Amino acid sequence: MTSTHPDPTFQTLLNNHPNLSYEGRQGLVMDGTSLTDIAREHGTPCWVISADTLRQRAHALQDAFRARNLPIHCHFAVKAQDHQACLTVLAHCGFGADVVSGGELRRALAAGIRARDIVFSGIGKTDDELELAIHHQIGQINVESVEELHRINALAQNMQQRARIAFRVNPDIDAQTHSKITTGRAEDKFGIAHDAIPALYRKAQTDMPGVELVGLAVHLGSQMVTAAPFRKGYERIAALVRTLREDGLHVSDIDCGGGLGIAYRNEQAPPPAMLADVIAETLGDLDVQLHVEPGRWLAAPAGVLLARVIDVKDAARRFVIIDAGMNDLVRPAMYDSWHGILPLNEPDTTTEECVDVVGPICESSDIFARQRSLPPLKKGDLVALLDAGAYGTVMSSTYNSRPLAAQVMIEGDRKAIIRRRQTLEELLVQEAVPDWLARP
Ligand SMILES: Cc1ncc(COP(=O)(O)O)c(C=O)c1O
Ligand SMILES: N[C@@H](CCCC[NH3+])C(=O)O
Repeated sequence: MTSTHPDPTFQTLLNNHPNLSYEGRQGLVMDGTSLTDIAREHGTPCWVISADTLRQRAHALQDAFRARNLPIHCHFAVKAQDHQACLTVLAHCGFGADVVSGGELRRALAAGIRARDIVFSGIGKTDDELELAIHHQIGQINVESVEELHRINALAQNMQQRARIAFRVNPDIDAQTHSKITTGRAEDKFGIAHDAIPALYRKAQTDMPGVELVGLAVHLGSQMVTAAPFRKGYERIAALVRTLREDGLHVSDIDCGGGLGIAYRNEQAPPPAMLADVIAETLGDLDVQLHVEPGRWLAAPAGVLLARVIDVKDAARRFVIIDAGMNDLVRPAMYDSWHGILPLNEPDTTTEECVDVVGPICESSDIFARQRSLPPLKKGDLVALLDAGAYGTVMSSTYNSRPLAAQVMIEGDRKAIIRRRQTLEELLVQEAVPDWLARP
């Protein structure tokens, strides 16, 4: 995200990432594994994700709520990182899933997450996707509009089922994050306007036999690093719950969404304890089952993207051209987001130079860092782009006919290739060229 935060020093970057350290000749090590060894074995670009970091963060999040005696169901936002290996790790930590498509729903089930621990969010759910969710009797479908409510009611009745649903509330609150990842303002496409909820709630609970309405859901945006919008959003939900109950309506579940941010740069990102405090203070006395849907906070710091310097080009600026591109990690091009970059060989930090780190894609926006002070890099050097475990692989594409990069999972002294590097042949084999095209 474009940010006014100054660049962290090399040491601050390392302090913010306790899973990374330089270990002599092994170079940069992530949770005990040399990243240089991985780059040598599997080539670059290459994603690495640490099961240990994922687990630690999953437990830290759960502990924050436990410490406040606040029972809560945690559903991992699969959109942040959808690899089956990561879903398996989180399922074994007791996480359910928050999904936004039929594909994510099937992934979550395939990873062994119980249907009742799955929440289905998503602004445009097709009939097929809704039928899949109803068929599996998932925990909750978060309804985005009155139109969708009618569709779910009709589909469930046809299937002689009752779908468990909650209304996603649009509270008209600015999450104070990047505009492209803000979801809770009135002009955003998500949710049902908060003032329309009471009448619709009564109708659904009294007149719609295809649905079992359990409560409300809210999600304000992503990469939120201040408490205030969370507090405002949850206060609005608490007020709605009181209104609904005064009206004799039944509310048993509140889904607080995701959004907790991390320190990519020098942001003062609050720990999960902040979120737990705000939820406890605003919703804690409502006697409801609480849910959260974190994605980025769990997965981003668990992953890096490894790349090799192709060339250093001296022009109006010094361009360090690496072999990862915006087709791999699109966040900097899409949101001007800032990712830390560390050389895999421990550098001498007394000399730094100001460079642009760019990818090989034919787009001027294919830039990972603008005018960044980095230790001198030369052709062949290896680097790690940090905090790439969320919204990294899931957003990659094959733009410029670049096959998808490999992905390696590490844990203790074990490492496993969890996604082979795609080959060009695999891309081509999916394409059909009708015979009748081959003519002058
Ligand atoms: C409905 C919903 N839940 C959860 C999330 C996960 O958000 P984050 O990765 O910021 O925790 C998102 C993404 O913004 C979302 O749209
Ligand atoms: N893709 C975004 C997050 C989107 C969250 C989904 N609502 C990012 O990389 O920051």
